[in-house]
Amino acid sequence: MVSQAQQEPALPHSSSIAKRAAAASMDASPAPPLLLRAPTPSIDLPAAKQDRADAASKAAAVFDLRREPKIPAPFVWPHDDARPTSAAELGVPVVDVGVLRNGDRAGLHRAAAQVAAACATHGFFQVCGHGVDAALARAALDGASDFFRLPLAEKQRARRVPGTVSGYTSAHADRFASKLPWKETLSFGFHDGAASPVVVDYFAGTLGQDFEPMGRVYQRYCEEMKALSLTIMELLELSLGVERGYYREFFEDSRSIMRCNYYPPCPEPERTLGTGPHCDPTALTILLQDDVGGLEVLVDGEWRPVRPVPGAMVINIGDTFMALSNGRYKSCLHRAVVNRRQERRSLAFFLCPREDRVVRPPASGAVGAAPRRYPDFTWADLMRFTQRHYRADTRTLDAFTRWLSHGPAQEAAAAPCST
Ligand SMILES: C=C1C[C@]23C[C@@]1(O)CC[C@H]2[C@]1(C)CCC[C@@](C)(C(=O)O)[C@H]1[C@@H]3C(=O)O
Ligand SMILES: O=C(O)CCC(=O)C(=O)O
Ligand SMILES: [Fe+2]
Repeated sequence: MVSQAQQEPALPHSSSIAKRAAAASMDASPAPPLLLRAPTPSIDLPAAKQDRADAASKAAAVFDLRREPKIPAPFVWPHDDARPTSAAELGVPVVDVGVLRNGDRAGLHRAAAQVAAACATHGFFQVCGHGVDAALARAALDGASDFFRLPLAEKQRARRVPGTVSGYTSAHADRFASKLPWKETLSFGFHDGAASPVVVDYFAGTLGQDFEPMGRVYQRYCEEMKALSLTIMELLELSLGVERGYYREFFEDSRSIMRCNYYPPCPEPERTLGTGPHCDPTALTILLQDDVGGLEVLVDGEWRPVRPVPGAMVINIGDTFMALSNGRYKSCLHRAVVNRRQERRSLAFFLCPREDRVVRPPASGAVGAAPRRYPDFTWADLMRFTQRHYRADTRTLDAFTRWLSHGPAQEAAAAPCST
């Protein structure tokens, strides 16, 4: 565990961040302990009619630098969601994906067997031998600390655009009025092959030229994540006996989502959650976590911690890949807990298909032989469902499947005329 000194350094100004990001090898100085300020009656969290942008900026102020012993009511989660952590860590295999490149056939079969066993049960494994530059991974993690330490007004310049995933959010207070997660997030889209680097453009265009170096760090990081995702797709093909290239080609033109999670220390960690219980609606998640720990997976009714392994990245199957495997591989419930003393950072790269691709399992092989578990759908529909109609939780895919039969048509009927 990294011991975080408790001094409260001055908040770095964006230009100093730019210099540090340009150095691309940052030693994050400890973030100040961000504690909640009990909201005054004026912080009235978003109701259906209230202006959400206004509520968001008010609620965002809740993550303040003042010490309070109690967390505000909207951050308190139901007991069942916030059940205590199991003492037994989850035995997640660390798979050496370097074997896909070095011709080690025995190693390749061992890796495929490890992935098959993990994905058919709890859907999580870790990878080493991934080839992601350690200095780049460190710069991406520390860049998150730099961003989230900025004054609120600067972070709000990247405020999330309603109905999209991109942007800065504080506790999702612009979207939800209860069960607020104890986190701040910064999310942005990634796809390659564009005329100019989309992540660099996002940072410079949203936060200003000072943030271009930070954008370059995340541009490079996302490019590495895309390459690793395609390598993992090859391994998933092999482990499922699916024709070579089926999944890799499906994601060649992927349009993914990068999300930086920042979890401040919390005065009552047992009553709230950094990220509530959910299955990722996306296809595959590559999670780089710092060494504080907090990710937990629900297995046999217990919340089992996933220990951070230095240099390794956590991989988990999402709903979209569960459908692509016709249910053979599982998208499983997981959550993130917080603690009293240390901030925690995690970077989640969510691999998503191009919006209009039809999510359909291969018709051949063992996957194709079984009866279809899920209807065809597009990622655009599932994404829209999670952003406009349903808070991703423990039953997202089932709720989505039901919505598919009438939701899009109703939504279209309700949509204002385009003419
Ligand atoms: C499509 C998505 C929705 C969420 C981000 C993501 O890209 C994949 C994970 C989803 C999420 C993290 C699942 C838990 C609930 C959620 C609201 C959150 O806590 O952030 C979800 C994300 C969202 O912004 O809707
Ligand atoms: O921060 C973590 O460990 C998990 C976050 C997560 O599950 C998510 O953002 O989907
Ligand atoms: Fe997740």
